[in-house]
Amino acid sequence: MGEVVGRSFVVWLTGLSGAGKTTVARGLAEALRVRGISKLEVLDGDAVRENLSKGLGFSKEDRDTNVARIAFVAQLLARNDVNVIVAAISPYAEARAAARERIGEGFVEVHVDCGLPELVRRDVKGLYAKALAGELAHFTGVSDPYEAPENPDVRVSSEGQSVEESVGAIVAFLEARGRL
Ligand SMILES: Nc1ncnc2c1ncn2[C@@H]1O[C@H](COP(=O)(O)OS(=O)(=O)O)[C@@H](OP(=O)(O)O)[C@H]1O
Ligand SMILES: Nc1ncnc2c1ncn2[C@@H]1O[C@H](COP(=O)(O)OP(=O)(O)O)[C@@H](O)[C@H]1O
Repeated sequence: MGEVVGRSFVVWLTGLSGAGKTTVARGLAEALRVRGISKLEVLDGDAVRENLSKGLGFSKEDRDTNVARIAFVAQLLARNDVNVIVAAISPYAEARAAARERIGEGFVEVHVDCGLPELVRRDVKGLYAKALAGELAHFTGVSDPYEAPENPDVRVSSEGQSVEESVGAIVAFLEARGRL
């Protein structure tokens, strides 16, 4: 499959809906641009599903297909020295492990953590209320599984940390790995 050989990285944000993946992705992109990283793409779940994965649903098979497509594109970009930030629920550990295998050393798994009570309180898109009322089948964390990473490269929490602190932790990891 051909791993990425250069110094580029793929920061892969995984976590429940509303946990803060998009918010942290944007903050991280901004922080990296300030540091002079201009070759950078963000692959966000919502945009991917409108384009690359249009028509896919939320069965395990469709989610795995979605995650595999994102990993494929991330690898294409990274091997051309474009750094990538992925923000997708990516609930299944096996699919994330396959992404890591495809991308190689530059893959950085970040768990964006947040407890269910806080997610229900935020309910940014109103989906938790629907899922809890039994009106939304296969909703991650309520009526569908989320396999939290046991050993992520970085774990951040949108309950215990500010966006800036989460971004700082990811930047520090990239520095320690010699990617920045
Ligand atoms: N059933 C169900 N389960 C989870 N999420 C749902 C569902 N239906 C719609 N949505 C919306 O889709 C967004 C998640 O898409 P992803 O591509 O990141 O999911 S996955 O990685 O393929 O599992 C997710 O966006 P985020 O809130 O940004 O995570 C939701 O807004
Ligand atoms: N420390 C934090 N980190 C990230 N998001 C936070 C934090 N504190 C509050 N939030 C809020 O939580 C929500 C997360 O939404 P979003 O980034 O779209 O999540 P996701 O992409 O995981 O669905 C936003 O409204 C954001 O402002």
